[in-house]
Amino acid sequence: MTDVPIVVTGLMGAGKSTVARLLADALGRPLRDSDDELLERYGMTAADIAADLGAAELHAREASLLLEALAGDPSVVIAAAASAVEDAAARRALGQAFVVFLDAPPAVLAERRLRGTHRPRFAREPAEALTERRKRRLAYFSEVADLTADSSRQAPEEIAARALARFAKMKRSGRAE
Ligand SMILES: Nc1ncnc2c1ncn2[C@@H]1O[C@H](COP(=O)(O)OP(=O)(O)OP(=O)(O)O)[C@@H](O)[C@H]1O
Ligand SMILES: O=C(O)C1=C[C@@H](O)[C@@H](O)[C@H](O)C1
Ligand SMILES: [Mg+2]
Repeated sequence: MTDVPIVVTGLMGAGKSTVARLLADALGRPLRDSDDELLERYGMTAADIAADLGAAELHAREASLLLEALAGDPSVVIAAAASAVEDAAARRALGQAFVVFLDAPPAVLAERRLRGTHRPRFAREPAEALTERRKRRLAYFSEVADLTADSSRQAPEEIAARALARFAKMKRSGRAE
């Protein structure tokens, strides 16, 4: 039987790359991180693409990368772009994956996004922009999620352990492998 891809999703700074790396290492799977793939393919960070070509183009590229990753080798762990759940085709394709949704209060995410340079700038105050995105996307994240974890309350290692246990249970019950 075929493997099931694991996808980690959530807003900017939720901990997707961190948890996806732990899952990939634990399962011996390759990691496909949207930000790395953008850089590899276009030679630009998400921040550069948003600044030079606009947010709509960035989001279209991010949704395409997720669809491509889901259509490829299923034995992967994918750190998806935060925006990808807004794409209906991407949400449909996520139905075939085991999806971990990392949630956290916008104020915590706003603080975390000060680290790193790949994240696009917000026109508005970050906590406000993240609150608006969370409100707009929460139903989508919930629709695709097989597991939801609050990354302001649990360490990445705890979240990864929960995800691995749930994934193994799902496999035993026959949905995966
Ligand atoms: N569960 C957690 N608890 C506390 N801090 C965390 C947790 N997960 C990640 N972090 C920290 O938050 C920051 C953002 O994590 P990470 O880069 O993994 O998020 P991301 O969702 O991939 O962000 P982006 O959307 O920008 O790609 C990092 O400094 C990371 O160490
Ligand atoms: O709207 C957002 O939350 C995001 C926008 C893009 O810039 C991306 O880099 C990422 O999907 C986060
Ligand atoms: Mg990341």
